[in-house]
Amino acid sequence: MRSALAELPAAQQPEWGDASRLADAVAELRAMPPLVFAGECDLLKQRLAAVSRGEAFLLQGGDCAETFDGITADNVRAKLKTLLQMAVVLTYAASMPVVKVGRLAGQYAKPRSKPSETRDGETLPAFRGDIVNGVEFTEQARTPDPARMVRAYNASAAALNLTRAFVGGGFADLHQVHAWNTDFVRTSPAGQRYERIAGRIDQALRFMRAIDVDSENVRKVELYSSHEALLLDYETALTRVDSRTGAPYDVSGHFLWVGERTRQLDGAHIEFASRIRNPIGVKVGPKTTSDDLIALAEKLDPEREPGRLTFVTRMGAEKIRDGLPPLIEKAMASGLVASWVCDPMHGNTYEAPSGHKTRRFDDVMDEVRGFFEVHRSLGSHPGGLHVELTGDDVTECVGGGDPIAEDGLSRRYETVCDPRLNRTQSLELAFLVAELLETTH
Ligand SMILES: O=C[C@H](O)[C@H](O)COP(=O)(O)O
Ligand SMILES: C=C(OP(=O)(O)O)C(=O)O
Ligand SMILES: [Mn+2]
Repeated sequence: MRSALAELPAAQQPEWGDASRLADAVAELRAMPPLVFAGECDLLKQRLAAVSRGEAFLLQGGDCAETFDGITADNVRAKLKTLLQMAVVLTYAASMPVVKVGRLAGQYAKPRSKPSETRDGETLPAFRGDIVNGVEFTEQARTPDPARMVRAYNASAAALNLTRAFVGGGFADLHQVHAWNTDFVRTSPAGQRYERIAGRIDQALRFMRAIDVDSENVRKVELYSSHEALLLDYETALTRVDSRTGAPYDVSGHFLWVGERTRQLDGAHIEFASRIRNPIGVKVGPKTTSDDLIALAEKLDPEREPGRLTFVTRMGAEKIRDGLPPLIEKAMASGLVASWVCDPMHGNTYEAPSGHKTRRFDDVMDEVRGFFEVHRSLGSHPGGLHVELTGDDVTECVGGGDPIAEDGLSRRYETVCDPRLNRTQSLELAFLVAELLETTH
């Protein structure tokens, strides 16, 4: 499929240099087994169809950029734990199923604002994610290396294997996850504000226990993988024809999205996404016109298949209240069946005086509020949240109930790309959204 796309402009691709190393890596990837199965992608599509009908909520979250070194049991466990904790709070508050999707097991490729980076007079290629080059500022590390795609495949397999084991093997038990939330509320200053809502979840769980509601759903969860479909050599090498249906699926992840910088209607990324049968997303920034949106939907989902298409809006707190309504109105008038999800991260990035890329927790929350307000006023469904987060106590975003100041960012600034909400900030976001849902139901 890569060759079929070769005629089209493809933004944000590395210059690999060595053609034979590239051919070797692609051949190796082509021979690898799928990371996910097409039937799982179809099941996720069904779940997302419920989101588009207003009957479910999507929680999508994880790192901006995963790293090969980050695939440790502790790291993956902490991230999953945070996602599951958020999901319980949101399920209760929304009174609907929460579809859980990680930005994990494949989120290794990054689009950049600039192709190169200069430090102390030296200019090197920008870091494009572990799947392309290394973050270290040396010529060797920054030289794109196709063999990294095979490492990314293996790292994704390891992360997915661990994730499947965790969520299927008792770690996701609802009572256990709620106990973690109770702990957060009881023991952290930031959590205390949410005692009331945590108490109500507690009551609901006790009631379920008393009447002996126990099902697989209490002990296990479905958790799907997702990443940006950015690096076309990788994604096309992992696209396979499904033996059941004869249709192509990108088996590198369940859900793939096209980013803000690569969603050109006539570009290779949109063409690629239109050809695979996975559920797909498109990021929608403040410059998107309603005509762009309709054209994207026509190209990506001409059949209007429920669950196929998700728009992930990332307008910025200041723009969402004016920017989002015309898009939704036109989509509604055109009868689109897409889901609408809010990414409150990517429109709110700024540089702190220390030089760290950061985001204010209050801006993130304000964009989420704007998202709910707009949907409520138009009668459309605020379908979910897409966030960059980690389960660790990093200091990358400022603010929150256990506040991080701009001059405290360097204490534990570990991201290799964008600033993530830490564990406390992520849980707070879930509780604040829960409060919002309670008042707007
Ligand atoms: O998520 C990713 C970033 O927003 C994107 O890679 C751009 O980052 P940059 O402006 O640091 O290049
Ligand atoms: C690059 C990203 O987002 P966007 O395409 O919306 O800028 C991202 O999700 O990390
Ligand atoms: Mn990002």
